[in-house]
Amino acid sequence: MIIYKFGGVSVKDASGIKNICQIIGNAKCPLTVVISAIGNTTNLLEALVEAYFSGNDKLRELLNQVKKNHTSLIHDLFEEVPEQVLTDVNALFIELETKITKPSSDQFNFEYDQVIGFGELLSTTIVSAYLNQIGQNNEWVDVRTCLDSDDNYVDANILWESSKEKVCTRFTKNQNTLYITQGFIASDPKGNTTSLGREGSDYTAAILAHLLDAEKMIIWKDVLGILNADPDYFENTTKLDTIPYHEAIELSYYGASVIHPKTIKPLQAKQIPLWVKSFIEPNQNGTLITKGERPQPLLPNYIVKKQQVLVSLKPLNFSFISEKDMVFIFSLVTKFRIKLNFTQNTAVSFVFCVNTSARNWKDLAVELEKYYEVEITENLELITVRHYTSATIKEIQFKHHVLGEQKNRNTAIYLIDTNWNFPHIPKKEFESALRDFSFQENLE
Ligand SMILES: Nc1ncnc2c1ncn2[C@@H]1O[C@H](COP(=O)(O)OP(=O)(O)O)[C@@H](O)[C@H]1O
Ligand SMILES: N[C@@H](CC(=O)OP(=O)(O)O)C(=O)O
Repeated sequence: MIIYKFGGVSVKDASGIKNICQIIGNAKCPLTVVISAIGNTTNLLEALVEAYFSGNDKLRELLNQVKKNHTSLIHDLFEEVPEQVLTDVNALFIELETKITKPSSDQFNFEYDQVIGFGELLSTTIVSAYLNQIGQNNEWVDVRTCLDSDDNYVDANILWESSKEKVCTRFTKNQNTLYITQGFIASDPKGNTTSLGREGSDYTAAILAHLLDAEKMIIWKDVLGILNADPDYFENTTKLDTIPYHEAIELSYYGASVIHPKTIKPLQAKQIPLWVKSFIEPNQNGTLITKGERPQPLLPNYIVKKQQVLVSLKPLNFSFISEKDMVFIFSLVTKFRIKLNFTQNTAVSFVFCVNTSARNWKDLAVELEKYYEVEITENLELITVRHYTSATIKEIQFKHHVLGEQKNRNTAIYLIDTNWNFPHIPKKEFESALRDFSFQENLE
């Protein structure tokens, strides 16, 4: 079995869907294809859940937008729209509408998961119908019938044991079978839909690859492979040809958004090779993630996390930051289900950084204010450099206002204040400072 995963960008319009269907058509079966929601559907559904939960009057408008996007896509895609695809897509629209017409419970995360997966259900229904129309027979699988998770809504945990048998029974390794299924969602023991965390379709593909002992997995992206920095923010990036599993785990953990952080471990456990390839240039080699010691080529890798907020805490009673404080702060962070991207402490203060988009960080800050003097700084960024050199560090320090720094042998993390207008450094001065440092010195 081979596993393919296509994300929202690859299926954002009719020509995107035609392109991925061509890639699928050139593949060897048995093949399981995991697909995400079309374009920005998940963001739209997130706004819809917020409106549903808070009783906001935008609800109807958002629902109509979801319907309109998918209906126009169908009309762009099919020359003659098959009755069946309209029936199936309408059934999903009705199910979604019925859900949001009923009063919501007071459990936001539960409500979120009952709505958010409609994006993947819609996209896979459309792609499966199109493949059938062009003569690529396939089986559409509702992944919730075989992928079990606990009920930790919004960030559910896979129940590996119970999923194993169901997945192997559903996705049989019949020579010619092509399966089309959804990423990102699963089902809890009560049969409610759960989701695996934003951008979790890469992870779904890896779970299926693990459970089915896949020969290989390919994630198709809009980039040539994994680069040494996000091309959206850096010029002159270089593609990495091979990356060892442990290195890919580090890169995604620090925020290289090209791959979901949970993706690698299930593959590493069974030594399943993972390729990251371009759906725009499918014949190019891409990046291979496999066993090994070092990435090839070995270069400084930059990872930027934008939109960070720094929360600084000082005990109100003039005491030091003690172990007890740490336990207390981390228990609140866990209770509010917040992920910390950076932490640091001194004798009298503890600071942490979270994504500005984290839903509960303001509530957490209000709670902390009962015990600490709390200072908030917004508009920050975190820049992580794996395999840094003195020159890369010097460059960051020259170009940015650094509020905090953490370094170990291979990784340096910088907390950058983007509120600060850095004075322009003359190019000559900058280049001569860089010349003092060797690019290679830390790479051994
Ligand atoms: N190190 C990196 N190498 C390549 N792409 C990266 C890297 N870091 C971030 N990206 C970004 O990841 C994007 C692809 O991921 P994403 O948009 O999440 O894909 P999908 O929606 O298909 O899962 C690229 O367009 C690129 O901007
Ligand atoms: N559609 C979900 C899951 C996902 O993985 O999407 P993508 O593959 O487009 O990042 C999300 O946007 O979070």
